[in-house]
Amino acid sequence: MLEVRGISKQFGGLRAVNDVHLRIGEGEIVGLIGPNGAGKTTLFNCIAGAFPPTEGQVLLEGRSITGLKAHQVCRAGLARTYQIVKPFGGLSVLDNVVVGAINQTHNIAEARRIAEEALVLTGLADRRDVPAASLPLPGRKRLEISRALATRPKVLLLDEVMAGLNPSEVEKAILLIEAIRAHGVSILIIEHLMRVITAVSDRIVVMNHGSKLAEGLPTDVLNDKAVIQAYLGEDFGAHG
Ligand SMILES: Nc1ncnc2c1ncn2[C@@H]1O[C@H](COP(=O)(O)OP(=O)(O)OP(=O)(O)O)[C@@H](O)[C@H]1O
Repeated sequence: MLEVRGISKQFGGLRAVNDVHLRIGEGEIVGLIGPNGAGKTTLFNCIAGAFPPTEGQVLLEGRSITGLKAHQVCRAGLARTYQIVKPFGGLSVLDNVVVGAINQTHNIAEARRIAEEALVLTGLADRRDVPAASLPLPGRKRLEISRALATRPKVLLLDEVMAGLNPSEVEKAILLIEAIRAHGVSILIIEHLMRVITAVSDRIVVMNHGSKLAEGLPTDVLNDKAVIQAYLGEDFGAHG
């Protein structure tokens, strides 16, 4: 579904991402973890068209989307959320999501129907008429996911959608991610909460200093000595 081939990104003298390869199959959830500054968000930005990679290719369903602008990548079927959630505060929840749907259709009635469907999936349907600015943080995170879903993605990139949520909100967000996958969407998720990564991921990719440090099944990756040393810490096995 999504294939990243040898992506690198250079910022001046800093190689933020270095020759990363990864694949995500249909309906698969891949967790992307690593220390702060490892290059995870930069990799997302290269995939989603925020800026072009310095080297490498991104393929969506076998077609190159490398170097396309963000709205073109979105139209091709890849959507993302941002770490910092920025809804149009004055618009209603529904209208914020309609803005996402307009990327796929210029028929307003159709966009509204797609937006309403997304809000049902994310559990925000009963808040559709309130101003987006009035939503508390968990609601704003759901709104961000709704906007991405309204673009009808085949692949969804989630960037720390659980940050700032309390434990019961996190459990609900895990169920939401599973529900999105059940709709056939492939997901690449950056998340620091290991509870979340182990719950949702079919596979985990670990980045460190811009490069891929490890990849595999959650149980294998979380017991990998190099991963424990670089990211999880020696206490993880005992307490994680
Ligand atoms: N636009 C940019 N210009 C210059 N340097 C950048 C830019 N974006 C990121 N960097 C640098 O690239 C490196 C990787 O950053 P990145 O945000 O991708 O890491 P990350 O793994 O997502 O970290 P975190 O978990 O803290 O979000 C960092 O050293 C960062 O300072």
